Amino acid sequence: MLKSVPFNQTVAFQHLTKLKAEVEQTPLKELFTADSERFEKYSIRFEDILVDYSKNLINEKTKAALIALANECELDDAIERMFTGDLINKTENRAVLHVALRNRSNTPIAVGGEDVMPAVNAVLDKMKDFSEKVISGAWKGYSDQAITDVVNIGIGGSDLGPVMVTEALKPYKNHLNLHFVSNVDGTHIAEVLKKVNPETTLFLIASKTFTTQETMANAHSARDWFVANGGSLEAVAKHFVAISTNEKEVVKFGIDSANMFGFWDWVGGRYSLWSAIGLSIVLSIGFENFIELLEGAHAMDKHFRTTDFNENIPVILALVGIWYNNFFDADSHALLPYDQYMHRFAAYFQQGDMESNGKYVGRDGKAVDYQTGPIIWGEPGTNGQHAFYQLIHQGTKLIPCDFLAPAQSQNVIGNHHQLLLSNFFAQTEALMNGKTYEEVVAEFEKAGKSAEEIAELAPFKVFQGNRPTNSILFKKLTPRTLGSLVAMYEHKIFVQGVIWNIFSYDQWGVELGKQLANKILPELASEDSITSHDSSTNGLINAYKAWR
Ligand SMILES: O=P(O)(O)OC[C@H]1O[C@@](O)(CO)[C@@H](O)[C@@H]1O
Repeated sequence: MLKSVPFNQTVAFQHLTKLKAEVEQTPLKELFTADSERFEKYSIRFEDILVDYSKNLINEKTKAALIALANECELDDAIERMFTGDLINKTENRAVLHVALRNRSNTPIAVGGEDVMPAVNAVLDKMKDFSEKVISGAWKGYSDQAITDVVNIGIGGSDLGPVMVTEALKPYKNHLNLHFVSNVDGTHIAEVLKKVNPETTLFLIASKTFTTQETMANAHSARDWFVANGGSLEAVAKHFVAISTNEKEVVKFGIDSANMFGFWDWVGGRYSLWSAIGLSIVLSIGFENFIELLEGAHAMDKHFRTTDFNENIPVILALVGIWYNNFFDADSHALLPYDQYMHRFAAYFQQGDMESNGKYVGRDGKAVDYQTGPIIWGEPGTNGQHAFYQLIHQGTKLIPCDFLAPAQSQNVIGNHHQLLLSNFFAQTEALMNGKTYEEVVAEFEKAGKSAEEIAELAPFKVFQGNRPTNSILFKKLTPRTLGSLVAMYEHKIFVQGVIWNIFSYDQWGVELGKQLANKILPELASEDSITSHDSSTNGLINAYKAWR
């Protein structure tokens, strides 16, 4: 286990605790009136991305103390250990090298003394060759027709990344129809199979382990459907490819290893969209655009690895997040993209963040006595405004929010984009400034309300304000920009895990449910009344049996 001082026993932590009182005495809007340069001082430009963190409850002293916390937690050393292939995923004895998948500089990165880049590039070449055949129509199905539909069967990191990226980059897609099946609920695959023709459909079985219950159930059902509807086991080779680290299980399923796109155990599932798991992305937007996605991530990797923490975007976002999570008792963090194409962005980082930092045991093997990973949630703007912004503005909970938006729309219709962005700008301003009682009264008086009405209604219309946000404005949602944004959040998650002194790259927490489901499954197959569990679980299972 790594040596380190527990997070909340660092000198910086004690200092920050003292600074909090000072920050609480100064309303956010006063920080702006006191310093006309605040926006310039608390924003960072990276290529075509502007990260404005000025609407946060921080000043120069708190920012310096947060950076001191990062230094006291030996963040610089941790960053280098990741980038150089150290086995930082200690509980699985693995490196964490999703950065190698997009290492467009092609500098050697060794795992176990062997440079991984030749293998990474070989898989990229195979993805390029295969995708060009499918997209061009050269790849034929069993009835000698070109592929029209691609069905990605995977779950978690083998689904969420491809879905998020193909949705976000829809303006770049080609003629192929992409479908995603993840849930083991038969509805998911049934609804997709209604839409596709076995003669012209390509199935991608995406699974790092190739043992995940949901994915294997869906893969077998897809193959059964294929054979029962005009295909054949011989024709599987033309209509099924596998994306996995587990060649043995791929071949056992009946997919030729020549139709397998491999990746490695040092790629975490939730960090795998840059790997062969991204094959559906390549088929959707083409190889060149996929490379642009990798280039954008690589550019952010270089920024993260080489930039002083004062101007380091992932480090700043991580530290500001820790400020609210650990000093202001904020339990969640909202990702609010003002771009409909990014409608799965928050969902993607629910796995990315919560499966990484949703941990209560520290690297020393002992339960921590402080908060770790936040609850990640969010919906696109402006829809969220009509759903949960009431709580964000006037609730009793502090909800730190990231607002993201493109300056350029990819669908210019009327003044829609200006309407969208006017809300994007207004929401963070409103959350910061609020509305005082005096302002409410003045509005009521202007509207001719009586003193009684004002006394009765005014309290409900006061906004406390002082609610922190980050604004991330980018020129256009291009593959490169999306790659940078995703890598930015990946590294934010890494930084927070280092400071909380937890292992961010395993996911033991997903195992118990699976184990118990495997125990219950045979009980559902029988007609017997079940008594092997607690009365609730027994009662539920037996009620199901009575109704099915
Ligand atoms: O890619 P696979 O091996 O099928 O795993 C799918 C998902 O299942 C997990 O919950 C791990 O069991 C996620 O970490 C992972 O992305």
